[in-house]
Amino acid sequence: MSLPVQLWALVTVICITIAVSYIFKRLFSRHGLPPSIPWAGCAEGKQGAFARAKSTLLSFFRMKDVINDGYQKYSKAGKAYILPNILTGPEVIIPHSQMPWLLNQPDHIMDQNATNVQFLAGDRTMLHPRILSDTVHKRVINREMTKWLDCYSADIVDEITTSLDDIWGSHATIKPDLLGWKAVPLYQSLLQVIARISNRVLVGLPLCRDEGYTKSSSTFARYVVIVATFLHLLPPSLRPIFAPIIQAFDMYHYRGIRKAIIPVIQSRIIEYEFGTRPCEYKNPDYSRHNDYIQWALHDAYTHFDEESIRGRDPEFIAKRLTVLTFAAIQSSVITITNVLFDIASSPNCIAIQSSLRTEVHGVVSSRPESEQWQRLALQSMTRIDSTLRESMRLWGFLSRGVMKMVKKKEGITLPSGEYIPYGMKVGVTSYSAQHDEDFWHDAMRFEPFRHLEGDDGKPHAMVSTSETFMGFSHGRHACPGRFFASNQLKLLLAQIVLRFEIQLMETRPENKWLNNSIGPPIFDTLRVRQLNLDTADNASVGEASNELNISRFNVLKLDKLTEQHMDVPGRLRFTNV
Ligand code: HEM
Repeated sequence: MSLPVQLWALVTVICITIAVSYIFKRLFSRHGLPPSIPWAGCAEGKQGAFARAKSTLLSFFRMKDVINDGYQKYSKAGKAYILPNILTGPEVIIPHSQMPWLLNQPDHIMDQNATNVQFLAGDRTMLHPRILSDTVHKRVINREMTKWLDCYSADIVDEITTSLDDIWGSHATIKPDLLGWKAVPLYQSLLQVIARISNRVLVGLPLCRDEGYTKSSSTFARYVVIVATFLHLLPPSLRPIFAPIIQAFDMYHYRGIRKAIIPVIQSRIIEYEFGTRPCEYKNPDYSRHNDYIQWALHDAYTHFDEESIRGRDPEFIAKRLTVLTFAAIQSSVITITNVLFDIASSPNCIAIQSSLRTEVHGVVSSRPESEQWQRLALQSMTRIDSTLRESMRLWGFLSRGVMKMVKKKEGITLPSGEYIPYGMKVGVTSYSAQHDEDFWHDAMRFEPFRHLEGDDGKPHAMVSTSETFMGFSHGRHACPGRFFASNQLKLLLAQIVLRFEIQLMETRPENKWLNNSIGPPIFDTLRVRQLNLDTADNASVGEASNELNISRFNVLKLDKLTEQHMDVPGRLRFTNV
């Protein structure tokens, strides 16, 4: 009887010893980085072990302050600095001028994918250690998903309109007030909308409207980063023991996805291998199936390398699909939540909506119905595009822009001469570049249409990354899903402004930092009101709704509006539009 107790005591002591030595290393080690590179977040002249430990602790909840400190003290002076990170270890942040050097490094010397795998604890959270590093996702996204954008834009629009109607509109359970306004829980409701739209493309009807399936895929997507955070807090040697407990909830949702999707994959494989049209996947008839399973099988049966052959296993296809759904849903819901809060809390809230509505109406009304929501039409919606890009500039969900892990065994030398050992990370932060007054006039302000005319006088589209806009990262490893994301988000924002009015908010709810991730407000509501599309054409609905809003402001909000918002009393000045 006493033996198990002693055994438990021994196990506890071993675990505590491992944990303490892990914390000690996390807080006090220099990780082989040269003392000539200063640590951000340390007081002037203090670079000792305790000062570094303090800034490492700060990095968990106050990463923004640590980044600002490093950027102002060192980057602006053209020097590298070390950004502590309590979860994934310190990163060397090089000055902006060294970016071309960073972007030019080949993957076998400095690997961006390895940073992403580490950040997401991808060997565990991504269902199989190879899923993030295999190149299949990129291939499928580039060759199929992006190429066929126009083929499924009508499906996306259908899913947007039905899901908005179900979740915000006439079928929603949320009751409007006497003036028709509803307070919608923004992030939560958009998570459902985006899960439906993304799944409409990835798995099609009827699964994309199956509540159990969309709940599992959106919940899995939502918790990956949280699970990864907890895993990082564990010493690596204890992860095999505790990781299954931490991951249990996410794995439960993966099993929900798997149960629904495996039979579909199996029947498609049978159709391919024994069907009457065996060549279907080699010369795909995209009118029959145009979804992720089709693309994945096409890729698996037309390539013969190890990772493609792995892709013929239904279990593996289900895992890759789940991971792709994570990449598509979570990033898109964050982006659309941020942009709607930005519009709502801008002093030009009503004017911005009117301007967007007029643009969308102008673009679609000048085209035949079959082309109204196609890629070319979306390219003309430059104000919609610029609004999304501007919100991403302010609230990109990762503070890092390009971050690469040193893969060369002998380490590397920075252009400024410092030696960086194997396994360390070197890069730039997007947060600093995107909020720098030297790059962006009035950088902290939401100016939705600023990208219509960039520094070079040309419009800068949401998908075009640069050294000062890294919302999708930049360079060879910039997000391959950005063309799909931009398409989906532009369609969604366009439909929202056509169908709903957004009520002005006095203050924007705050985004929250957790380590180097920046989350949108997830518990706040947005007040929206359905527009009556039948009463007038869309442009005049836009104008009428402004008048309507102004008169309602007179009743409800006039005391909150200040002189700067008015041309004449009670009439909003439509500036910056
Ligand atoms: C607004 C929406 C999106 C944003 C803001 C976004 C952002 C990003 C960023 C910043 C990265 C680089 C991560 C890093 O290496 O540090 C990335 C990578 C990636 N994204 Fe997206 N993404 C979005 C939508 C999507 C969608 C819809 C898909 C798929 C359909 C997708 C698939 C991927 C994949 C596969 C990678 C890894 C690329 C690689 O390892 O080279 N993303 N995304």
